[in-house]
Amino acid sequence: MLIGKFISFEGPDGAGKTTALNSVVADLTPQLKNMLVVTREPGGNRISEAIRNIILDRKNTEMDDRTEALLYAAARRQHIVETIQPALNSGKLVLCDRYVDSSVAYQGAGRQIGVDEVYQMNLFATAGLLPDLTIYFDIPSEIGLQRIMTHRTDEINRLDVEQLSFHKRVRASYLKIAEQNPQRIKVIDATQSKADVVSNVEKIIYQENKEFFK
Ligand SMILES: Nc1ncnc2c1ncn2[C@@H]1O[C@H](COP(=O)(O)OP(=O)(O)O)[C@@H](O)[C@H]1O
Ligand SMILES: Cc1cn([C@H]2C[C@H](O)[C@@H](COP(=O)(O)OP(=O)(O)O)O2)c(=O)[nH]c1=O
Repeated sequence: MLIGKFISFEGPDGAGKTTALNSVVADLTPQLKNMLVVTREPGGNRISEAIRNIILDRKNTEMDDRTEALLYAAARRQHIVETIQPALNSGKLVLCDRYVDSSVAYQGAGRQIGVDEVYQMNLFATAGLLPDLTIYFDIPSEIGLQRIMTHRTDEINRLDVEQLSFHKRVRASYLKIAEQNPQRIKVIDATQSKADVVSNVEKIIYQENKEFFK
């Protein structure tokens, strides 16, 4: 039985998810201690990290779009089995940087495979496990890409170098998913200052998970 809570962080590249997640974790850890589990996709375990390296390697230019979608889903399956499900089974609060909505937005809409097909394929991979809460960081594509290009020190990956039109499709798809799932998905204006974004995220997490903050 799943007794923990599962929260995913979603958004286009450069929205500031990872930056905010790090601050939120630093703020919540003193209170939640080992009740908090923080993880990311694609990755989180040996097999999924190996798949991540294949997907994001800029040398893999010949990768077919459906291959890419299947690899993300395969990495997700292993991540659920090794990390997410055990944590939920032991009552933890799981914060996950990206999940199924990323595949629907990036592969379904960005790569134009089709959002329904990618969602259905992910239902198979996840056996229907969806987050209890999703925090979506919304940002215009131009601003997100500008942040990546000007600030980022790590190597720019295969998806970051996609064209602006790709990133616009990704954002439009996220907005549609959010509109269709208002109960699960809370939208944050990611153009705000880092401090305001973090405070918004913490407010939502607190409001929706009061049982962890008694
Ligand atoms: N609210 C913000 N305002 C301005 N710059 C930001 C903000 N949040 C993050 N950044 C910067 O934007 C870049 C991308 O942030 P990152 O957290 O890696 O985004 P993501 O994980 O969503 O792709 C980083 O250089 C980061 O310092
Ligand atoms: C999980 C997932 C990620 N992605 C993409 C989004 C990112 O461009 C990339 C992950 O790279 P990463 O460096 O983790 O980016 P970010 O910090 O923005 O999360 O993989 C997909 O296309 N589909 C997916 O299902």
